[in-house]
Amino acid sequence: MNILQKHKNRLCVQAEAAEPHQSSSDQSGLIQQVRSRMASLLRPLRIFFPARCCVPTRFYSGFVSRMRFLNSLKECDEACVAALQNAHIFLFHRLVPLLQQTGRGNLSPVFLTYSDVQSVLQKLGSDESLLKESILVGCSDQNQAQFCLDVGELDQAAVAEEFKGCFMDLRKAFFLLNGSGAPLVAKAQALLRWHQINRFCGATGQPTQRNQAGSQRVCSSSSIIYYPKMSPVVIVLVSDGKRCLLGRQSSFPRGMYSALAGFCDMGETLEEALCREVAEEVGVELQSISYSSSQHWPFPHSSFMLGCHATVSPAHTQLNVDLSELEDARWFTVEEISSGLQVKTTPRRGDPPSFWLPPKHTLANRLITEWRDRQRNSKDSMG
Ligand SMILES: NC(=O)c1ccc[n+]([C@@H]2O[C@H](COP(=O)([O-])OP(=O)(O)OC[C@H]3O[C@@H](n4cnc5c(N)ncnc54)[C@H](O)[C@@H]3O)[C@@H](O)[C@H]2O)c1
Ligand SMILES: [Mg+2]
Repeated sequence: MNILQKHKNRLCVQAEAAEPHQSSSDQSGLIQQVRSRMASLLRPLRIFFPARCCVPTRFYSGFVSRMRFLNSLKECDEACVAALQNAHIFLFHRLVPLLQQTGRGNLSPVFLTYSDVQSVLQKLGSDESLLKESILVGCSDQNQAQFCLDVGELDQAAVAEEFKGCFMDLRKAFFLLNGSGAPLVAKAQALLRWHQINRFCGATGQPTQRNQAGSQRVCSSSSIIYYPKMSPVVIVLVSDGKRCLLGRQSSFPRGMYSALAGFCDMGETLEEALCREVAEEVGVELQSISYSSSQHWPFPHSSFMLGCHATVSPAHTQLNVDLSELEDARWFTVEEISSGLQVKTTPRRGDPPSFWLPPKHTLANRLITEWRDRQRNSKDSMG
């Protein structure tokens, strides 16, 4: 147990002891004491609680504390301004992220301090008030708030040079980003884009104002509060027990097949959307559905992908592909899938056409890998 944890635990016991038994004035005295002790303990961690904002008087696990901390920043502009001054900030230029190579050969965002960004803004002749445009994205495992900022008004090459990074289109960079970097950059880009296209109220045409965290925008004239939007998308790996069903759109890279996917219609359940999409695209009826997992997907914009496995009856596997949606759809054996999963790089122009699958980081890859593993396990258990 580290020193901070020990202090936290002691404060926790004090705060909890105060709650049920002491008079309210004793309690507020103790809470004040806890507040200032906590502030001094958290200062080295660069987490600040302004006096006006609510300070939690109980301590929880690291995860719970982080979630409550983030939530407090969304609710309190002052706390958010204070957190920004001690945060990790990563940059975009007109929605293109600033990235750098990591030791392991992949990419990560360039994390900067407030003063790093402040001094470069000054050097490049920009008003440092631009920093207030930063948007809260998350909190690291080390309790460091993470913000993103779009510096699209500055010279892109000059910013890249100052921070020894490179601005790279997210479509090209996404699969090269490290495991924690990919969802973080995707989320940041989605939030920045949402702010860019929601500057005006759809009802009144008046400008909307964001809160400091960037978790909402409000129209003061209509009082409508706008929250960042995602489009729900279903994705499904259909199996007939021995084979799985994959399709490809003409826009996919050559040779790549993926699980069937589609946007949900208004009012649909997850199950209804899955059954409709599969019926529309390949003309088969699903028998059973089981949920696997989900993913935020940045392309073309923000989608909330819900991934499922489904079965069809082996007697009803005849496909009737809607060629206006898909170029091809086929059943694949587990051996074909295993070899498709071995292909690690996108085939280059001129390479012979080969079958390959969406890379890791994609929910399609996760569903296909889960299916392959289950098929292998059931083969093994049957001897
Ligand atoms: N992460 C993954 O593993 C993975 C795998 C496959 C597909 N996807 C994503 O799933 C998404 C949906 O797949 P699809 O293209 O087969 O969908 P789809 O089959 O629903 O067809 C796309 C069409 O749906 C319509 N549409 C309805 N609502 C829409 C909305 N909110 N936004 C955009 N278009 C809408 C448009 O006409 C569009 O051309 C794509 O964005 C794709 O990038 C992700
Ligand atoms: Mg589709």
